Amino acid sequence: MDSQTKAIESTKKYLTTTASIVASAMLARTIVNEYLPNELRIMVSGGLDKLFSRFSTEHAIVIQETEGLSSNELYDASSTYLRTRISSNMRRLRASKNEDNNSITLSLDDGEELIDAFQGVEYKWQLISQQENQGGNRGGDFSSNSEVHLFELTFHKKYKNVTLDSYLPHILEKAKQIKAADRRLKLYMNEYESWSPIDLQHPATFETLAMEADLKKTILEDLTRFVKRKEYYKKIGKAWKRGYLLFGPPGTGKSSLIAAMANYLRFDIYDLDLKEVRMNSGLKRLLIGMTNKSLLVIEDIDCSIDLKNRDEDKENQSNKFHDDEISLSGLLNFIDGLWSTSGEERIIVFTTNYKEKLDPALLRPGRMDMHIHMGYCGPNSFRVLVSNYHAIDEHPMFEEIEGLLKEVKATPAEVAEQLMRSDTVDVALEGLIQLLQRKRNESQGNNGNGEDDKDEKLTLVDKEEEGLESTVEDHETKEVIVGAVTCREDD
Ligand SMILES: Nc1ncnc2c1ncn2[C@@H]1O[C@H](COP(=O)(O)OP(=O)(O)OP(=O)(O)O)[C@@H](O)[C@H]1O
Ligand SMILES: [Mg+2]
Repeated sequence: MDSQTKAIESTKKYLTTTASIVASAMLARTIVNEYLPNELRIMVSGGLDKLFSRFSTEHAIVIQETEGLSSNELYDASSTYLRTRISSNMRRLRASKNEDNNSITLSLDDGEELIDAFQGVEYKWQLISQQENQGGNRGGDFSSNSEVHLFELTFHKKYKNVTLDSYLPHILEKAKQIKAADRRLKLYMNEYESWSPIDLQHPATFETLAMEADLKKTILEDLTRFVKRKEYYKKIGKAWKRGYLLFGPPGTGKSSLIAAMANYLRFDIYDLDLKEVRMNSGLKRLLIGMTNKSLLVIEDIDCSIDLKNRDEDKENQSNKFHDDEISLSGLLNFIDGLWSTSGEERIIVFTTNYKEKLDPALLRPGRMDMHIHMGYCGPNSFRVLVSNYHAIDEHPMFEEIEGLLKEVKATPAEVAEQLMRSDTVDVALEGLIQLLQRKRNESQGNNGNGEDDKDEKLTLVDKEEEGLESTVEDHETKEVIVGAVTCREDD
C-alpha cells in the first residue's frame, strides 16, 4: 500500500468510526431520554452533549426564561419576536388573549420547531419545557418540581459571530418595537400635583384628520425626522425635544391632532392642567414624573396661565409671579434643563384659540418649533370627513357643498356633526347644505355682504406669512428644520 492509499484508508476508517460514534451517541441519547431516571439522565446527557458537539456542525444557544432569580430579557424578547415569525405550516401553536389586547396571540408550543432566516442564515428555534427538581432532599419528601422554560436556538457553527453580534441584538430591538406597538397608550391627567392615568382611547389618526394635505404631510415629516435624530441632538448638546403650538377656533381639530400624533408615535399623553398647579415646585414634581417618549400637552394656554407680557402688566407681575408661583418661562426653562438630561425624545404641545393673546416670549423663535394653524373646514377637509363618516369620495351634492365651504366659516366639528346625523348619505349631505346656507345667510345679515369675511381671512394669512418669515430667519439652528410653519386650510 502506498502512502496515498494508506491515507484514504485511514480517513475512511476514521469516518466510519465517527459515524458509528454519532449513531451510537444518538441511540444513547434516546435511551437516556426515554428510560433513565431524572437525576441520572441529567448527568449522562451532559456528557453526551459534549460528545455530540465535537462532531456536529450545529451550534446551539440556550436561552433560559430565568437566570438565577432574575428574569432573562433575551428570553422575553425572543418570545415576543417569535410570535411574529409563526408560519402557516406549523403543526401546533399556542393561542392566547389577554384583556389588554384586542386580538388573539399565537405563540410557539412546547417542542414545536420554528425556522427563521436572518442575513441568509437559517435558524432553528425550539421551545423546551423541563421539570426541574428544586428540593435538594434526596429522599424526595421535601423537594418540589417546577417547570423551567427555555428556547434552544440552533444554527451552523460558522455563524456563531453573526448570531451573537447581529441576530440576537436584532431580536432585542425588534421585540422592543413590537411591544411599543402593542402597548396601550395612556392619557395622564394631573390632579393637583400627581398624575393619574387612563387608557387613551382617542381614535384619531393622521388619515382621519381633516386638514390641508400639504400641512398634514409637513407635520408627519417633521415628526418622523424628529424621532430619528437622537444622535443629532446629542451632538449639538440640546434636549431632544420638539414644540408645537396649535392655534385656531374651537372645533377645528387641535385635540384630535394631538391624539393623532400620540397614536402615530406611540407616545403617552400627559395633559397638564396648570390650573391645578399653583407652585413651581409642584410643577417640577409633575414634570420629573413624566416618562420618556411622551407628549406633554397644555391646552388653552391663554386661559390656564397669565401669559401677558409682564412689562405691560406690572400689577399682574406683583400679584402673580412672585417666587414660587408658576410662570411660563419658568416652565419652559425647567423643561429644557430637565429634558436635556434624559437623552430621550419628548414633545410639548400648546394649544390656544387666540394666538394673539399669547406672551410674545412664547412666540419667539426657538420656543415652539412649529406654529400650526387649524382652520375652518375647506373642501379638502370636507373630503376627508365625508370619507371617514360615509366612505364615499364622490357625490353629486359635493359641488354645492364645496362652493358653500369656500364662502362660510364652518368648523370641521360642525361639519362632522352634520355628517353623523344620518346613515343615509343624501340625508346627511342635505342637512349639511342647509347648515351652510343658514350660516351664509347669517353672515350676510351681519356684514351686509359676504366679502368682509373673505378679506378678514386674507389679512390673517398675510399676518401669518410675515410671522413665518421672521421665525425662519431668526431660528438659531436653521438647519434643524423649518422654524415655524403657519398654514391654514383655505389659503
Ligand atoms: N380637523 C378635524 N379632523 C377630523 N375631525 C375633526 C377635526 N376637527 C374637529 N373634528 C371633530 O370634532 C370634534 C372636536 O374636535 P377637537 O376637540 O379636536 O377640536 P379642538 O380644536 O381641540 O377644539 P377646542 O378648541 O374646543 O378644544 C372631534 O372629536 C372630531 O370628531
Ligand atoms: Mg381641544
